[in-house]
Amino acid sequence: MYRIKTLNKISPAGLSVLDQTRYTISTDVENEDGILVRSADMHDYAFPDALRAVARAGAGTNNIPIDRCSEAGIVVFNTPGANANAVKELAVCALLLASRKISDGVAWVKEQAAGADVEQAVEKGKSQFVGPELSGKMLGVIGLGAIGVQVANIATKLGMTVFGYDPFLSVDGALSLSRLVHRAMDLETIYKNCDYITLHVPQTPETKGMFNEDAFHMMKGGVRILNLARGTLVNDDDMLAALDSGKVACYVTDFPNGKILRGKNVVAIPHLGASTPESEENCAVMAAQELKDYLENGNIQNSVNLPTLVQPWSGVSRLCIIHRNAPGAIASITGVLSKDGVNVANMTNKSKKDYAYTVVDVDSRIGESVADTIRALDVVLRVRLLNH
Ligand SMILES: NC(=O)c1ccc[n+]([C@@H]2O[C@H](COP(=O)([O-])OP(=O)(O)OC[C@H]3O[C@@H](n4cnc5c(N)ncnc54)[C@H](O)[C@@H]3O)[C@@H](O)[C@H]2O)c1
Ligand SMILES: O=C(O)[C@H](O)COP(=O)(O)O
Repeated sequence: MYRIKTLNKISPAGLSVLDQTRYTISTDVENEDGILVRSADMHDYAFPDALRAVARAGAGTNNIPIDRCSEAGIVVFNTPGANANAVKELAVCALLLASRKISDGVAWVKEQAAGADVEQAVEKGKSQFVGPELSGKMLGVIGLGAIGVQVANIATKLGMTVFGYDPFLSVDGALSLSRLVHRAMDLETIYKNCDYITLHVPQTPETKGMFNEDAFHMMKGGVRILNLARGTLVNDDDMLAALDSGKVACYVTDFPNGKILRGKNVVAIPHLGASTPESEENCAVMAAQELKDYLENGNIQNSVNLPTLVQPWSGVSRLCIIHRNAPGAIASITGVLSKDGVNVANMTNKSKKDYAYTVVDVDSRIGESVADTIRALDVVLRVRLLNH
């Protein structure tokens, strides 16, 4: 039986991917083999010995201690693109919220409900909620991944002139991007020209606090900013000053905190980007499939810390070895096998930055003693032995 711990509510459609005869799934299972998580903060999480994989049902993995997982030989998965449509739709809503004073207007109408003549009050008071149209304005999209591409493309259909910036644009991203979207080669082009700017980058050491005083200084007066990516991308003190001075006309954020809520013209959404039944299901199913394929077959797809490696079974036993990406690592592993007289039927090795993964199918059924000898190698972080 595999033990799976859920640290957030995971869509039942995802959980049903894991056969109940082989998987125990609960919030309090101990010494778990795998974890299914959404945004729960895992930075102080003590890894049990059995833990082999963490699957994030969603895109952002900044809630997971990736380096610590890598060193412990724990594979971290996410579900790229599975919630992109939901975020794109919220981004369209956020563009309108940033422009048309809808949330202030709605709150004001509710206040009129106690009054005698609501119709009259509405017609008299509506002029305070005038806001510009999107058509004909310039939108800057920072980060052209699964979400940014969709936001950029749909904004062209709203009549906006769209500039996209992504120095690491993937081939898939480029192929999905509308030809109407202009490619900005630097952030300055976005900052200087755009009336609306929307963030769709992950939280990394490079992007943390990227919207700061220097960035606001370069932006157009009255710019409207959308942040459906992560709160930490914005320096809150600098944003509050920019809102106060009118440099930023409106800040729509899916990541409110006590400080930013005090700012004027802040529209705060309670992290609803991926909160649709469709994307919750997509993410959960994809995360559960990734976890299952890794636990049962050792295959890795959509991992943020280890390479993609899918190998069809061709032997009797399979060794799944997570190791450092270091010279001589493969030779030392195959050296153990040849010394023990084990014949390799198929073998694949892939690497990602400092880490590598080797899957070895062997013709004969081998025991844990061979795995233990490989475990003892300096370069090796984790070894699993699977039998077909
Ligand atoms: N509000 C929500 O509920 C919600 C939902 C999904 C994702 N997100 C956030 O949105 C982020 C993006 O999601 P995605 O699915 O599009 O991810 P993605 O990995 O498909 O795209 C991210 C893109 O950002 C680019 N990028 C990285 N660093 C950059 C930089 N310094 N400047 C410009 N571009 C840079 C990458 O090249 C990539 O194309 C996630 O990491 C997550 O933080 C939020
Ligand atoms: O990165 C993500 O996928 C989003 O922020 C969604 O987070 P959630 O799964 O907690 O809604």
